[in-house]
Amino acid sequence: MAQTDYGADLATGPVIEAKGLGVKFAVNRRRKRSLREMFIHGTKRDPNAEGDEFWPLRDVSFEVARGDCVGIVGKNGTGKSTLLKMIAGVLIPDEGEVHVRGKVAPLLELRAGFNDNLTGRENVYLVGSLHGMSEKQIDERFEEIVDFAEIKSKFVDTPVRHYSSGMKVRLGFALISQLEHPIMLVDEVLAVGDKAFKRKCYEAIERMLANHRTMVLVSHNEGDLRRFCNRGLYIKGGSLAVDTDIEAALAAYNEDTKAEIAKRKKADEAKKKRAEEAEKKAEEGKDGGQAA
Ligand SMILES: Nc1ncnc2c1ncn2[C@@H]1O[C@H](COP(=O)(O)OP(=O)(O)OP(=O)(O)O)[C@@H](O)[C@H]1O
Repeated sequence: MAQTDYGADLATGPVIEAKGLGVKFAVNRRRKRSLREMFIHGTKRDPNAEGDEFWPLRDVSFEVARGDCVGIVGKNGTGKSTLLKMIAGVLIPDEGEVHVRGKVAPLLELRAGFNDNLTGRENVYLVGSLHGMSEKQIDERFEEIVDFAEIKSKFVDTPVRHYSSGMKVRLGFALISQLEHPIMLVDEVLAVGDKAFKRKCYEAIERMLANHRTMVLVSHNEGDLRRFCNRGLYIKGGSLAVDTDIEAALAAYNEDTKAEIAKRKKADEAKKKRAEEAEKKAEEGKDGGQAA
């Protein structure tokens, strides 16, 4: 398939450039939303709610060259998805800046933008056009999208509220994977569907990765990371701890995980020992009382 270039800077220079990137969240309050976020989630805010602020990510700087496939690794809740959302432009950073040269295909929340009351067909046209596909392009690819998603023909014109969650996600993946945007952001979506569908997703990603497209992948699956990525960013405690090749990033992450497990085990043992000693003392006290 001919690859269209949607504006990637084919000259030298990084396609993604993050400088001192940071974002803060309010624990109990909705944050400022970008237009796309508003489209996806609505505009409601709770003006009365207040809460403490925290920075899941701060002072994150890195560059991604064209053709790189970068894996982001780190513990749960360290800000990996948040980073991807800032690159995708669905989350506005509170500090620093991110420059993205070229259009982004966001394989993030695959059901984003879907309207439950519209049919599968209508949603494909709606979400496709949101991502910049023309009606003609969608017409040409419609059958392929539906076939890839394994949506039976009787469901194509049924409102997606009657779809299973798997069907919606498959349709989302099938649609976004049709985008020819030069940058792909992928968040855990490779866990989508059964084994056969997963294999199709892998093949689709491999096809997308051909032709020097750039990918940033968030995953906890080391096999996927090793399969696709040449570079690795390890996010630790809200900042970028390691920016290197994927093997070294995974090694640093695994080493920290091992050290943390050992520390927790030691703390648990110490706690257990203290409890046993306290129990023993209490028993001795009881015995002493009885003897007196
Ligand atoms: N809209 C939001 N408002 C408030 N806090 C948020 C919001 N989105 C994410 N967070 C918090 O920010 C932190 C980072 O979340 P994020 O989803 O980016 O982590 P992650 O590294 O992708 O986690 P996981 O590996 O579990 O997917 C978490 O503490 C999360 O609870």
